[in-house]
Amino acid sequence: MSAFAHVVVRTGRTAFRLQPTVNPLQTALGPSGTRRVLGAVRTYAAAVFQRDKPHVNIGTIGHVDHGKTTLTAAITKRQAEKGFGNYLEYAKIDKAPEERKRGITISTAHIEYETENRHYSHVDCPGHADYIKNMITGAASMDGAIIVVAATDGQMPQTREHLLLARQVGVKKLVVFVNKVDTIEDKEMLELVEMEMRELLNSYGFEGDETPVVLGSALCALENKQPDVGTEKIDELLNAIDTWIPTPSRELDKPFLMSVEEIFAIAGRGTVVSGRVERGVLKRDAEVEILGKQSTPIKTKVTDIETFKKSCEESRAGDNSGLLLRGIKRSDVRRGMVVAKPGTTRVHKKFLTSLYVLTKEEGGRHTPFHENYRPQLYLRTADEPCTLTWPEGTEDADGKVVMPGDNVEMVCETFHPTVLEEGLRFNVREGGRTVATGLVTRILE
Ligand SMILES: Nc1nc2c(ncn2[C@@H]2O[C@H](COP(=O)(O)OP(=O)(O)OP(=O)(O)O)[C@@H](O)[C@H]2O)c(=O)[nH]1
Ligand SMILES: [Mg+2]
Repeated sequence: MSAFAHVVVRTGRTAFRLQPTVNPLQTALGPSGTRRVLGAVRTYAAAVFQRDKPHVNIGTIGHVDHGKTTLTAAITKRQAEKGFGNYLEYAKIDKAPEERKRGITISTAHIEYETENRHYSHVDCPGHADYIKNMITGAASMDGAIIVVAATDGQMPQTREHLLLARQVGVKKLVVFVNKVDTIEDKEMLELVEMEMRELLNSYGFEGDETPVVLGSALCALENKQPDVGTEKIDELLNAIDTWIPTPSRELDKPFLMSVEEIFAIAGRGTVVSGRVERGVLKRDAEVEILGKQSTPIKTKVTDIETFKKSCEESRAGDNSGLLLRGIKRSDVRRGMVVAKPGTTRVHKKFLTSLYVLTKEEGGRHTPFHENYRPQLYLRTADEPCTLTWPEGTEDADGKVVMPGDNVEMVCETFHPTVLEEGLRFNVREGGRTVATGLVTRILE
């Protein structure tokens, strides 16, 4: 039985429904019977999360209307036919108007399916702005991605922007899906799109020559038409993802840390925080600290864990988990705070950073900035105002400016105490655009 089943809650930031995935047979039989039934009949919606395949986080990225959601729906349809997932219709993934009306929607859909070899969590966002936000805050942290490009348009501004972002957030391997080939007669045109994509990947630091490029039609696959460009290409794509995107090595032996993405109040049970586990393993009933936004940590205990909407004994690096916290009010926790093993990390306010300031062409500022610049820092899931100044002893600090395209070392001070570590990456945003990416090089305070 799903630990936090059948609950619809509205929270301050987003509204969310924790969906029960309960199969009546399983409920009747209980957890031990469930396993026996699962052995005999392939039932996908297991109430208990089965950790029998390596888990990989992926997602669809690319320009508006190039077919990301159609492709996502087509993948779930194909894998459902093979008993590897549940078919999710286009409308369910995308706008979900019914749910929107009732205010039950999330900006990132975590969709789940399997292949022979792996278990996937797949992210598709409803719009460009959501992609930017979710990629930067790490809500959509992907081990690899499918970049979708419509053969009818070829690469477009958001194709490039998403590639840049993918590189910045540490995505190393991509698979290209050239979509809508059902509408293209001219074979040379397709070759051109493929060639241009390989060049573009190279220019953004991906292995463009080796990257698998699959040419197909997500719509055909979804509508069961022309299997040679439809279904067969979905199989080819999944095969490419399985082989080209490596299974990430998770930091399982480090102390547990999860940055809070969303917070729910569950009637009668308490407060649940959810997010992607960055490192370590957490067992049910473990003591934890919640850090950030304030100088002293909050001490509590995790009394239940859900991973992929299924109750489980433990939560591990790479999982998307919900943690039920004992004695914590919804208002005690905010997005961007960190749940960690007690005594293993702490908050800071000031650090030295190495910054890369994006150029105008990369979507950054058109003009230079001076010190005491006050943008927004996006670090893990935290979104924090900060001030950038020159390090002590910088010559001509008074009039010194930072130009788009510069790589500089500066001192960053956050408004609230924030959990920081040397080597951590973050993004700097201003007025809805990314203006810089940075690395924490030394903690100062
Ligand atoms: N002809 C053709 N049309 C397609 C194909 N795939 C998607 N489309 C159509 O292209 C349009 C956009 O598809 P979506 O899947 O919504 O695109 P998207 O990339 O998710 O769009 P945003 O989420 O708004 O960025 C829809 O009308 C689809 O039916 C295809 O393979 N062939
Ligand atoms: Mg879409």
